[in-house]
Amino acid sequence: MYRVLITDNLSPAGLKILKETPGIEVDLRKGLTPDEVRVALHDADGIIIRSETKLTPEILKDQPRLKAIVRAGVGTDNINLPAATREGIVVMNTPAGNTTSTAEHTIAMMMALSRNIAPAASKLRDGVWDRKSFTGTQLAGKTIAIVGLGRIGLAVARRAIGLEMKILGFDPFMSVERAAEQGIELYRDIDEMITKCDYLTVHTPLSPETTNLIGAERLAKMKKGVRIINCARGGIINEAELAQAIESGHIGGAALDVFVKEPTPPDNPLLKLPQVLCTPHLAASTDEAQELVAVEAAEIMAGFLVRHEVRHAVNMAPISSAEMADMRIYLDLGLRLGVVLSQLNKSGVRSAKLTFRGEAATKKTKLISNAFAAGLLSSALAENVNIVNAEMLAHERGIQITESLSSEVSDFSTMISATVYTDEGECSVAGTIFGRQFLRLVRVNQFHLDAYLDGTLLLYRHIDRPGVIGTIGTACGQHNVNIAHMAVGRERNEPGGEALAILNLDNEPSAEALAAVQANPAVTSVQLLRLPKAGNPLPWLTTQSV
Ligand SMILES: NC(=O)c1ccc[n+]([C@@H]2O[C@H](COP(=O)([O-])OP(=O)(O)OC[C@H]3O[C@@H](n4cnc5c(N)ncnc54)[C@H](O)[C@@H]3O)[C@@H](O)[C@H]2O)c1
Ligand SMILES: O=C(O)CC[C@@H](O)C(=O)O
Repeated sequence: MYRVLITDNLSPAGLKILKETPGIEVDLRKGLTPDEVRVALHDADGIIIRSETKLTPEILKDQPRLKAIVRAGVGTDNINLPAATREGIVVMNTPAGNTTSTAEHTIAMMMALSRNIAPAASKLRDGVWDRKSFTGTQLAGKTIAIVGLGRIGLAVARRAIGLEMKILGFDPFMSVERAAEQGIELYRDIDEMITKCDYLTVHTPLSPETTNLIGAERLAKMKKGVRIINCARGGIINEAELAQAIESGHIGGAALDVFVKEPTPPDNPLLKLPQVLCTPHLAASTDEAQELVAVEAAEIMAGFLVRHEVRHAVNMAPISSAEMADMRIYLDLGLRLGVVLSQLNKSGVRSAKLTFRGEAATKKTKLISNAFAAGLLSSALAENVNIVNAEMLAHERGIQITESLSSEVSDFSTMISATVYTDEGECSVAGTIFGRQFLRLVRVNQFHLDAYLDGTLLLYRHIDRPGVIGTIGTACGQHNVNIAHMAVGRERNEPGGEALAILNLDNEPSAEALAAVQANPAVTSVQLLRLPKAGNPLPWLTTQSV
């Protein structure tokens, strides 16, 4: 059974999907302290969160069971992504489910701010009929500047056009033509744009580039009386400097749904200003958005755990279940070639090169290289190495992995060759797939052969002369070691030279059995390799079972 921990409010429709998925059990625990989340994760394969649970490096460290985090929503800034990637945990989100609700909230905030809805309603509730203090401003004919023209920014633009506003936009990843098609005048310079607007709204992620994007200097450049809206992330607009600009009378007011610290402390000066309208991170809190993101989050988690598909991942490439079905055998091959090379080479690996030939060259080779890297690092690192973190861990160790593709079909219709370059020289292997399901090791350095790529492999180099194979077979038999398959490769495929034999064994040989093989005068070296059993349940994801 896969266990999914849920620590924030999730709409019942999402819970229902998870509960009805065979093989998944739900552990719903809200209001946990950070340390309680850490402990609860020891028994979880996946966790679904919204914005309240913070997944810090301390919480994510040493969680060998945890494979996936799904954020029911857009922003993943409450998850430490480098830490999740380092621990080999896939992070996925539900990017589109709350776009409309968040855009509507942005427009609602802009309108409420312009017409003083909140203070007027509050005064009326106190019994005061005040029509003089709350004269507002009309939106039609005004100019709104939108920073960040992604899903929500564009949805806000469409609605603002309906309100007869003029739309300016700034987004380094948007073309002038595409913006113009949406009725947006795109600026390449944010500083120029902000001097021209009556309203400014931000819709970017919170990143090092967008933190304090709007601070004292830019606020000062804006027209007097501009109103500012933030329904994206606290910290994009500097809170203290915004409060000062409003108090000074330069900025006309602000509508804020998000804060640097959430819940924001009651002494946040912005909360005290009458020109500021605040909501407690409510933009996505509609029945519709919550149902959409909960259903999508549940489907993403179930798809990942049960069908091994990766949707909307923010720290690895996505794979559909159909692609996964097609790629799985290749990922397995890449992983196993990496494991073979990691065990053949005891000295430091500096770099590795993969060559994909024939059908292999048509696959998502980057993922196969990551699986190879996971296998390569598996015996060296104590931590769980998998397709998510292998590239990062290899990079941190200065190991560069390069790829080359060749559509040429050599002896096999599909083949992956892998070479590692170590302090002592280089070592290379090649593998192929028979019948779309059987993995074979078809070359070790200069020796071409055909060995199974699973379980226990006994490799011995020897002088190719009559009787050697028979004596080794007898030695194995005398020590109760059953040989499932045997492959021999000869140098230049000629008799009398050096040869490499690989025995696929049904059971682990004892030290005495290995000594008996080594005792043969024709044998020059003996080595045992341990590979995952055939059909490793998640060979692409984890090397824990190696
Ligand atoms: N308040 C809420 O409840 C709520 C709900 C949903 C989303 N959000 C937040 O809204 C924001 C936008 O969400 P989205 O779904 O539109 O994301 P998105 O990824 O579709 O769009 C983000 C846009 O920002 C642009 N961008 C990135 N860096 C930029 C920069 N330095 N300057 C200008 N543009 C930049 C990107 O190119 C992209 O087009 C996110 O921060 C998200 O977390 C908040
Ligand atoms: O979970 C929520 O309600 C907030 C979601 C929102 O911040 C998001 O980034 O999607």
